Order: sequence, then structure tokens, then C-alpha cells
Amino acid sequence: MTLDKSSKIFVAGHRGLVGSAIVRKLHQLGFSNLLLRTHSDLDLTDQSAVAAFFSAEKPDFVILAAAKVGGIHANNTYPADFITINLQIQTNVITSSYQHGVKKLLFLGSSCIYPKFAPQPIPENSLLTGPLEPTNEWYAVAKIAGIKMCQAYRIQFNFDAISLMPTNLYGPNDNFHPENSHVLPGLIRRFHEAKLLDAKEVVVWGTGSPLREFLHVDDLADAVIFSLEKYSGLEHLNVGSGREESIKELAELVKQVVGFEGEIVWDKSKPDGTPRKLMDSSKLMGLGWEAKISLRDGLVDTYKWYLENYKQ
Ligand SMILES: NC(=O)C1=CN([C@@H]2O[C@H](COP(=O)(O)OP(=O)(O)OC[C@H]3O[C@@H](n4cnc5c(N)ncnc54)[C@H](OP(=O)(O)O)[C@@H]3O)[C@@H](O)[C@H]2O)C=CC1
Ligand SMILES: C[C@H]1O[C@H](OP(=O)(O)OP(=O)(O)OC[C@H]2O[C@@H](n3cnc4c(=O)[nH]c(N)nc43)[C@H](O)[C@@H]2O)[C@@H](O)[C@@H](O)C1=O
Repeated sequence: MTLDKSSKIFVAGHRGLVGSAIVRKLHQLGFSNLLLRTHSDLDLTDQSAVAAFFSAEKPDFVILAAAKVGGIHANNTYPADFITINLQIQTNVITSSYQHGVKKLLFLGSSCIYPKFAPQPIPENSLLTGPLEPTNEWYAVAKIAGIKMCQAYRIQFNFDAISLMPTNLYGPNDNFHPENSHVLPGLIRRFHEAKLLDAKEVVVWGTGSPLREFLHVDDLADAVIFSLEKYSGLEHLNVGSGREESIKELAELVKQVVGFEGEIVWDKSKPDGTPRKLMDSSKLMGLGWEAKISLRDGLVDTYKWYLENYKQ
């Protein structure tokens, strides 16, 4: 069955950064039969509730964008939550999708699945070739299990489950928590609050030397719908912008976009995490997808969203 405008599509995690971008894009494209449940309507860690939901609703397509997600501090501080909740959600959703006749499922992992010292840019076949970055190994192990479950169900049952591995994402509906967020939304908030208080300095974590590849979530949403339409294979596919910035360059850019005029101070007691994780996204690009939004434009758009949606 191919995706069409009346296909019944369950977007799990539709209020999060990624899920909300996918829903925006599906609506723009004219998809009219979306199945959406908040966390309080349906707890995806509850196996029997998930099975009952699939049995009653029988979606045609499933996009799994619900997960326990956080930045380096959250991953490092709550390892039990990151491994357990993610294994539960993905196991429940993948098994119920197969059992209740879903035509195609798309699972989202993350670039942290790759070894800490993987070759750069990281090709898909670097998976399981070396030790993981310790600050996020619990989350990474759950995500690797998700890829392997999709592959196992394809091999044993011919179930059309595919996996995308996005790089570090940002955009509207991101998590701007001061400690538990990812670096980009965390810095938007910190620089903005410092500007309002006329503070002399802003503290940024680590040494500033790690390199990260940032992708606007609207570009990822394009990749998700593109892959649902065009890709059915065993191998997971990387999704990145192909551009990388050091955390120092990112901090300078956020400072400029927000308009903070003080100094940046580095807290070297905080972990740097992986030194570099630029992904090789040539497989997906070879199929015809490409990132369109520059980091500066994406940051301006995200700061605007933050100003309009966060209480000052
Ligand atoms: N953000 C990033 O930089 C990256 C994200 N990804 C992947 O993209 C996917 C989405 O991430 P992102 O949008 O950033 O995360 P968010 O935290 O923004 O959104 C996650 C969503 O999942 C929901 N959720 C969490 N637990 C449950 C549960 N038990 N039952 C039902 N719903 C639940 C949340 O609802 P609630 O808030 O109500 O709990 C929320 O809506 C994840 O798989 C993540 O690994 C991959 C690479 C990078
Ligand atoms: C998407 C990805 O996200 C996480 O991995 P990460 O790339 O290390 O993500 P991060 O955004 O938290 O940090 C990037 C870099 O930035 C530095 N940094 C500076 N100042 C702040 C700061 O204020 N907040 C945060 N969070 N980081 C900061 C920080 O020290 C690090 O060097 C994992 O959850 C992983 O599981 C995963 O998949």
C-alpha cells in the first residue's frame, strides 16, 4: 500500500519537536487522516494500552517520534529512564504495528548510535564497530535495539519497517529546559535571560571544541515523509545537513542572534561528549532528499518561536 492523502497515519509523539514538525508538514501536504494521542491519552510504555489502541484504530502507517529525549546532562543523569522508557515505547509500538496490520513503520534513532571515534563523515556501516560515547550509551543501546527490531521484523515477517538516524535537531517546540535540553535551545534560553538581566557573562558547558552537525526539524520532517514514500530497505539511513560547527561557533552565533553583548565563559567541569559526529547522509541524498535551511536562518526562526511561545 502506498502513502496517499487519506492514509491513516499514527504520528506518535506529535507534540514534541519532531512529531509536531511532521504533523505540520503532513497538514501542509494535504494529509487529512492523522491519528494523534497525547502522552496522557495513551502511555506508550503500557503494553496492553498500546495493543488495545492499535486493535481499535488500525493505522495504515506509523511514524514513531515518541521517545525519552534529552541533552548530554539528562542522558548522563537518568540512564535508567533513557534505556528503559525507550526500549518499552519502541518495543510496544513496533510489535503492535506488526500484529495489527500496519503497512509501514518509520522508526527514529539518533547519530549517537555510532561509536565515539567513528570515521568522519560517519557511514551507516559504522554501526557496532566500536565503543559508544559514555554520556549517552544507555539511550544509544535502546536506539540500536530499535534499528535491529525493525530489521528483524522485516527479515522474519516481511514487515516494512524502516529507520532514520537524524543528527542533532532544533526548531519550534524544542525543549528549552535549562539543564535537560540540547545545546542549541539551552543556549537560546541562557543568552536570552542574560540579555534581559543585563548580565556580564553567560556560562557555556565544556571546552567549546566539540563539533556538531545541526539540522532544522522542518528539513527532518521532509526527510521522514520522503522516506515513507520512497524507501523500503533493511539498512537504516542517516539524515544530516552535511555542515558542522564547533560549540564555540554555535555559542557565538546564538549570542549574535539573541543580541547578548557580554562575555562567554566556559565551564570545563561539564562533559564535552563525543568530539565529532558528522554523518555521511549520501544514501538519502542520493535518493533525492536534501537539507534546505541554513543554521543562521533556522536559529533566527527558532528564537522568534521562543519569544512568541515562552513566558519571559
Ligand atoms: N531532538 C534531537 O536533537 C533529536 C531527536 N531524535 C529522535 O527524534 C524522536 C523525537 O525526538 P524529539 O521530538 O526531539 O523529542 P521530544 O521530547 O520533543 O518529544 C518526544 C515526544 O514523545 C512523547 N512521549 C514520551 N514518552 C511517552 C510515552 N511514554 N507515551 C506517549 N508519548 C510519550 C512526549 O510527550 P510528553 O512530552 O507529553 O512526554 C513528546 O511529545 C526521538 O526518537 C529522538 O530520539 C533524533 C536525533 C536528534
Ligand atoms: C542529539 C544528541 O544529543 C545528545 O548528545 P550531544 O550531541 O552531546 O548533545 P547536547 O546538545 O546536549 O550537547 C552538545 C555539546 O554542547 C555542549 N554544551 C554547551 N553548553 C551546553 C548547554 O547549555 N546545554 C547542553 N545540553 N549542552 C551544552 C555539551 O557539553 C556538548 O559538548 C545526546 O543526548 C545524544 O543522545 C543525542 O542523540
